[in-house]
Amino acid sequence: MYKIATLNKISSKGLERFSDRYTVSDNTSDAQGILLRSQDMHSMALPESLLAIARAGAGVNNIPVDACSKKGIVVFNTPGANANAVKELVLTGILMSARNVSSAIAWTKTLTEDISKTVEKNKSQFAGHEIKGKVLGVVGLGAIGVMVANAAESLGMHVIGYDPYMSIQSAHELSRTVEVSESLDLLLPKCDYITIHVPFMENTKELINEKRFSLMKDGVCLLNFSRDQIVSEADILNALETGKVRKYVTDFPSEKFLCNDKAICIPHLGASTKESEENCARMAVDQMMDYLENGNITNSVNFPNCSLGISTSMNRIAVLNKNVPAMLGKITGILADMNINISDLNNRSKGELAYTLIDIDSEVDEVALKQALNVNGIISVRVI
Ligand SMILES: NC(=O)c1ccc[n+]([C@@H]2O[C@H](COP(=O)([O-])OP(=O)(O)OC[C@H]3O[C@@H](n4cnc5c(N)ncnc54)[C@H](O)[C@@H]3O)[C@@H](O)[C@H]2O)c1
Ligand SMILES: O=C(O)[C@H](O)COP(=O)(O)O
Repeated sequence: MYKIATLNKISSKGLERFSDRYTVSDNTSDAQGILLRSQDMHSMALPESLLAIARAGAGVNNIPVDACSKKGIVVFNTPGANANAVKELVLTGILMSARNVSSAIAWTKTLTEDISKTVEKNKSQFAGHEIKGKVLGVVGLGAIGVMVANAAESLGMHVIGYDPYMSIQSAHELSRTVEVSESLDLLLPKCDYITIHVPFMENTKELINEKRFSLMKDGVCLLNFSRDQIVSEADILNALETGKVRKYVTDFPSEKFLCNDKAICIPHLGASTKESEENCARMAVDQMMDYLENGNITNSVNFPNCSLGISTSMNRIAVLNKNVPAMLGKITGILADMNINISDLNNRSKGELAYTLIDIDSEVDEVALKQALNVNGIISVRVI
């Protein structure tokens, strides 16, 4: 029996995929798996029993990934599963900003009498512009950035993208007519709208700062559906004050933006559609089950993808280890010393970490195996 703990509400379309070998609750003690969305896990004690964490979504900055790697906890996310939902809200944000929709609605709601006459007399204060022909800069051409770029182009915008680490898949999916910029600083001065779609990491912290604002056109509109810390709060507030930035559309409101007329604040709704929540939950649950039952890893952010398919051998050994020379030789040598015959093996690495799946056609003493494999470089050993 596997124990799964959920830290956020996860769509039933995902949870119903767990077989009767699983119990699901919000109790993390003794859990082998944790499923979550944006709940912050940084100050949470990780139970010794924990084998995997699945983030039903894209960003993993709410999870202590480095600590998990050290403890041999595999962290999954669900790449692309909520990208369409975010794309649609980004387009909404662009259009809301172009047509002054939120301030116009707020004004309309204050009207008490003679409404149609007052509307016709005063509507010109909210006249906007069309986005057709305007230039949109897309920073980060991953799952969301590519969808936003292609969709904005189809609405008549000229799109310039920037992503120094663009994947082959993104390059393949990106419309041929999207201009790709060599650097962020070359993109910024050309844009009427700039939308950010990079993960929050040490090197994207305050990526958009005073220096970057100084490169932008006066009256630019900035959209942030990625993470608040990617845009310096002090610098965006100053840019709104001076008029450098005409509108800031953010999915991550803070107190300072709520009282700012030039900020369009959305309560982190980018991924909050039925379809996206179901997609993310299904993917997260499937990845979690495949790891717990078969040891296979798909879409982990800390360990490599590695699979031996559905486990049909007598036993499967799963070894999480450091990616250092001679590890595979050490592992197979120890198995040979224990007179264990290997029927299949897969070994993959990612950065400083590696993973080895080994099918064996004999019984194995799990305690003795773990003792024998308790050598430098091995993080954890599991017999499935
Ligand atoms: N508002 C929401 O509800 C919502 C929903 C999904 C994702 N997000 C956020 O959006 C982020 C992106 O999501 P995604 O699904 O597109 O992820 P993704 O991994 O598919 O794409 C991220 C892209 O950013 C690029 N990148 C990394 N550093 C960069 C840099 N310094 N400059 C330019 N490009 C850089 C990467 O190469 C990658 O192509 C997530 O990490 C998350 O923080 C928010
Ligand atoms: O990174 C993500 O996937 C988004 O920020 C969505 O977060 P949520 O699942 O809490 O809506």
